[in-house]
Amino acid sequence: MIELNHVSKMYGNVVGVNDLTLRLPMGAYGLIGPNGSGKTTLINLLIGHFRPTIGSLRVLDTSPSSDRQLLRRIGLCPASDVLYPNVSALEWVQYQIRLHGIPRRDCRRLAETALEIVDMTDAMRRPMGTYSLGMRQRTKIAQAIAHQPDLLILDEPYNGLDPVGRNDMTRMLRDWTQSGRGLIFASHVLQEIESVTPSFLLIHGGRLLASGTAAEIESILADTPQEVRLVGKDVAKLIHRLADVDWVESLQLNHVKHELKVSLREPIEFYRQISTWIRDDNLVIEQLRTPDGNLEAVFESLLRRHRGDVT
Ligand SMILES: Nc1ncnc2c1ncn2[C@@H]1O[C@H](COP(=O)(O)OP(=O)(O)OP(=O)(O)O)[C@@H](O)[C@H]1O
Repeated sequence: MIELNHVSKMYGNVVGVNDLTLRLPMGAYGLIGPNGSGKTTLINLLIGHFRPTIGSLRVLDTSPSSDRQLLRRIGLCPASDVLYPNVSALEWVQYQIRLHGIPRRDCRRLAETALEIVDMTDAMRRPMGTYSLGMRQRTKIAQAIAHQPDLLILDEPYNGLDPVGRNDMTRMLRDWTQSGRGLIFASHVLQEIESVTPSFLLIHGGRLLASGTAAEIESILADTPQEVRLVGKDVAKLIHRLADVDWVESLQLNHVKHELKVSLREPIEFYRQISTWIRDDNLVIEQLRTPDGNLEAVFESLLRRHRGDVT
């Protein structure tokens, strides 16, 4: 679906994206990163709005900057709000489809179908000035899918939505991905991505920090330092085992809570050994708490590693 080879985009002296190399098969991907990390720049490169300063890319097997036909195969939903208060959703979506060069006679039918998919049929003839933010977001999605693209690219689709609007958006994006077409959506919020797809690209400072599923990233992290907590009446009996190995950085025992905190240099070694020790020494350990396994924790850890807080 997308192939980037050492792509960089500079704005004068400012780096927008920095040496990105990626190969993404058809599927759904969340693009996550803090403000200014390069998400919008990457999207603009994918749709051919920008040319890379260095490097090359292909989207849907063609070059975005030289093949203008590509835009017909991409549906783009930008982060900015739609501000045409006197125009109805039906008129606006039809107009957008026309811009893709679709014959006028087909536009109305395509617009109505798209607005129905986003649940806007009842309101589609009203001026957009009367819409809630959620309705305007859904209208934006309708204009992005109306010409039936192969790849949908959304910049911050959840922005400003209330919980009901968020639920609807998740449902719509899941339906889209289940149809087998491509999806890339940028977000600051990990839960939004996790609710739609397990695959994500994490960018920071214009660089690709990590890509894959949360599980794959976690397995990378299994080799980076972390702290685990063991709880149970026999935790103190593990100390002599842990004090003897060089992959443990520090141990902290809380007698009252029967809790042992272990800082690990190589967590993978710990996970290999711990169950054997517990079994061989016949210990009672009730809990083993690892760092929170969700994407938020992965993101935090990767950022710390990227900043050099963790070596
Ligand atoms: N037109 C521009 N001129 C100069 N610098 C720019 C321009 N557009 C983006 N940048 C810079 O490029 C970097 C990446 O910006 P970009 O907008 O791609 O990030 P982003 O991840 O989309 O951020 P946000 O989440 O805030 O939208 C930032 O340092 C930004 O200041």
